[in-house]
Amino acid sequence: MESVRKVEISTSGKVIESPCGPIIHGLEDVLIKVTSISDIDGRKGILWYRGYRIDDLAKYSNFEETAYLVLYGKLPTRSELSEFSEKLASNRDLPEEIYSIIRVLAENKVHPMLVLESAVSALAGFDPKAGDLSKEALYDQAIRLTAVLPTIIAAHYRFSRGLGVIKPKKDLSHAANFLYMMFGSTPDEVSTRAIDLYLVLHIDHEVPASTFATHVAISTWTDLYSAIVAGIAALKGPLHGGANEAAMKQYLEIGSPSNARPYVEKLLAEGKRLMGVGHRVYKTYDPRARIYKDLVRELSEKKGNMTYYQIAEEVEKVVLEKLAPKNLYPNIDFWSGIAMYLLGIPYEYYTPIFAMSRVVGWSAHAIEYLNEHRLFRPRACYIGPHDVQYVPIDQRK
Ligand SMILES: CC(=O)SCCNC(=O)CCNC(=O)[C@H](O)C(C)(C)COP(=O)(O)OP(=O)(O)OC[C@H]1O[C@@H](n2cnc3c(N)ncnc32)[C@H](O)[C@@H]1OP(=O)(O)O
Ligand SMILES: O=C([O-])CC(=O)C(=O)O
Repeated sequence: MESVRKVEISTSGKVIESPCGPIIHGLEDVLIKVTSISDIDGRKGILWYRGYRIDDLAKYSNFEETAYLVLYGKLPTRSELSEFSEKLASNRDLPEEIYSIIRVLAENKVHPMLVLESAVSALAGFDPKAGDLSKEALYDQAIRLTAVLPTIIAAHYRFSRGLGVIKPKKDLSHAANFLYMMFGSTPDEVSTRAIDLYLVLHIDHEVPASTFATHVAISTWTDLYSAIVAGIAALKGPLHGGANEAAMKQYLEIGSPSNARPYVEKLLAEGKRLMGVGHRVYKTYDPRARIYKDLVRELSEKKGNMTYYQIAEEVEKVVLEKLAPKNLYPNIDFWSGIAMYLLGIPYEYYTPIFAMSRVVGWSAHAIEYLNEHRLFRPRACYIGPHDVQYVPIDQRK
C-alpha cells in the first residue's frame, strides 16, 4: 500500500513572468492543502477515493456506499450503510416554497444549473442551523444537500414541461429514485446502473475549479449551502462540468459515424477545442472514461441505438491519432452524455447530474478544510497607474 505520493509537477506548467515575479497561470500544480479524500496519478491514469481505486469502487460499490466512504473516510459496516441510506432517503423531499421557486424559474426556461444554484441558496433559509460549522451540523447538511439535489433537478424537468412534480420514493436507491422522479416509473436495472455508476465515478476529483471555489467560499466561514452554490457555479462552465453537455451537442451535430473524422479535423484546423477531451491533471486516458465507455456500449446495445457510441468511437480514433501526442485524451465527459441521452435525459440536465454526485466531494472537502482552516486570500500583480489626478465629472472631456 503506497502512502504519500509526490504530486508530479508538469513540465508544460504555464508560468507568466510579471513585474512582481512569476505567476503560475491557472494555479497549475499549486498545492493548497493536504487531503486524504482523493488522489490522482495523472500520468498513469489512476484515481483513488480514500485509498480505494476507482476501478474497484466502480465494480463493487454503489453511490450510497461510495458517498459514505468519501464523507466519513472509511467503508461503512452493514448497519452504518443502512442508517446512512435511510437518512439520505428521508431527506429527499423539499419545502413547498422551494418547489414554487423551481416552478417559476423552470416555466421561464431558466437553465437547470442556474436553478440548482438558486434552489440550494434558498434552502439555506429553511435550515435554522445553516451557518453552524460544527461537524455534526455540517454532516447533516452534507447529507441533506446530497439527498435533495436529484429532487431539484427532477422537479425542474417536470415543471419545464408542464408536468406535475413526482415526489421522491423512500424505498428506491438514490439512482433509481432520481429516474423515478424524472419519468414516473421504476427504472430497469441497466438504466439504474447507468446513473449509479455515473454518480460513483464523479463523486470527487481532488481540487478542480469547482472544488477550489467551494474551498474559497468555506474559508470565509460562510455556510455550507453557499459554499456548494460556489461549487455549482464553477462546475457549470464548458471547460469543466459543462463539457458533458457540450460533448453530446457535438455528437448530435456530427450526426453519423462517417461524418466524425471530417468534423473533428475541421474543428481542430479552425483551432477550436473538442469537448470531452483534455484534462489539467490526466496526461493519459481518464480512468473513469474507460470504465464508463464499457457501460455506454452495454447501454447502447440494450437500448438498440449504437449511433452515438459509434460516432464517439470514430471521434476517439481521431483524438488518439492527432491529440494524444499532445497528451490530450478523452476525459469522463467524452462518454457520459451518451448514456444520459440514451436514458432520454435532455442535455441541459447532464451537468446538474454531475453536481448531484460532486456535492459529496465538495462537502467532504469543505469539512476537511475547516479542520486546518485559513482564509484564502492570494495577491495580484497590479500593472496599472498610481496616484492619477481625479478630475470632477463636469471638467472631463
Ligand atoms: C470533468 C471535467 O471538468 S474534465 C474537463 C472537461 N472539459 C473539457 O472537456 C473541455 C475541453 N478541454 C479543455 O478545454 C482543456 O483540455 C482543459 C480546460 C480541460 C484543461 O486544459 P489545460 O490543462 O488548462 O490546458 P490549456 O487550456 O492550457 O491547453 C493546452 C493546449 O492544449 C490545447 N487543448 C486543450 N484541450 C483541448 C481540446 N479539448 N481540444 C483541442 N485542443 C485542446 C489548447 O488549445 C492548448 O494548445 P496551445 O498550447 O497550442 O495553446
Ligand atoms: O479534475 C478536474 O480538473 C476536473 C474534474 O472535476 C474532473 O475531471 O472530474
